[in-house]
Amino acid sequence: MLRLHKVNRTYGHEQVRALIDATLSIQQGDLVTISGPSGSGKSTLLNILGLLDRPDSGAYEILGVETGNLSPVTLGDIRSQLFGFVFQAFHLIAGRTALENVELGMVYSRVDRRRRRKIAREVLDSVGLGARIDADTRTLSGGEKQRVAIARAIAGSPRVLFCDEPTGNLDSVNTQRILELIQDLHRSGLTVIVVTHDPDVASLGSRILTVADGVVTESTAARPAHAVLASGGQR
Ligand SMILES: Nc1ncnc2c1ncn2[C@@H]1O[C@H](COP(=O)(O)OP(=O)(O)OP(=O)(O)O)[C@@H](O)[C@H]1O
Repeated sequence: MLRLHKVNRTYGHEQVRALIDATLSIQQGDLVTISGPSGSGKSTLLNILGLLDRPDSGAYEILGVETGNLSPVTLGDIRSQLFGFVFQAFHLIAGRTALENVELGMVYSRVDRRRRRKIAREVLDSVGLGARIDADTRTLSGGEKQRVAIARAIAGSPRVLFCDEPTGNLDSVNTQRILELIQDLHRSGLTVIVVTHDPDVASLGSRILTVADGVVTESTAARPAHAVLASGGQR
């Protein structure tokens, strides 16, 4: 579904080689975790895979289409139609309700206003926030805020959900709940890519990638039994 071939990304006049010859393929239905030390290149890899950034060299194919020569407008269309994003800092609009935040995430889709509202209600319900849809997001807990962010990310029915440190601002109880939600989405067929510095989160991947000094490697280590069970026994 997503294929990188010898992708490089360097920042600031060759000073920092954030990604070096990254080559990997991600299949539909994978739950990929990307971990590694701070500054190793995890977010750079996620940003390139999510079309938020472009490589300096190398090839990136999405569903068999090479993206290197596509215009920014086309890349934006692909990103909004195929991808959803969740970030550590939630990035919700303060002073707006949970429902409005999810609806606003669909404003650039071709869905009309009434249907946007219906979908927003449904996805908020599906992440367990049905009773809080009219709450100002400033009044929500960290875990609830991240649920709104996940609802917003899945409202457009993406094929791939990208999560950059989705539990980085959460306590252990909320971390567990958000991880269960992400695993549920994966079980329902969504391809999920999670950047994390947390080894427990990394171990949940059906594919476990590690980045060190810009070099991406895949671990073949078997997942612990509890992680396999938690994800419904999928490999
Ligand atoms: N816009 C930028 N300009 C210059 N250097 C950058 C830029 N973005 C990232 N870098 C550098 O590229 C390297 C990889 O950064 P990246 O954010 O991908 O790492 P990371 O593994 O996600 O780190 P962290 O876990 O701390 O978020 C780091 O050395 C970082 O300082």
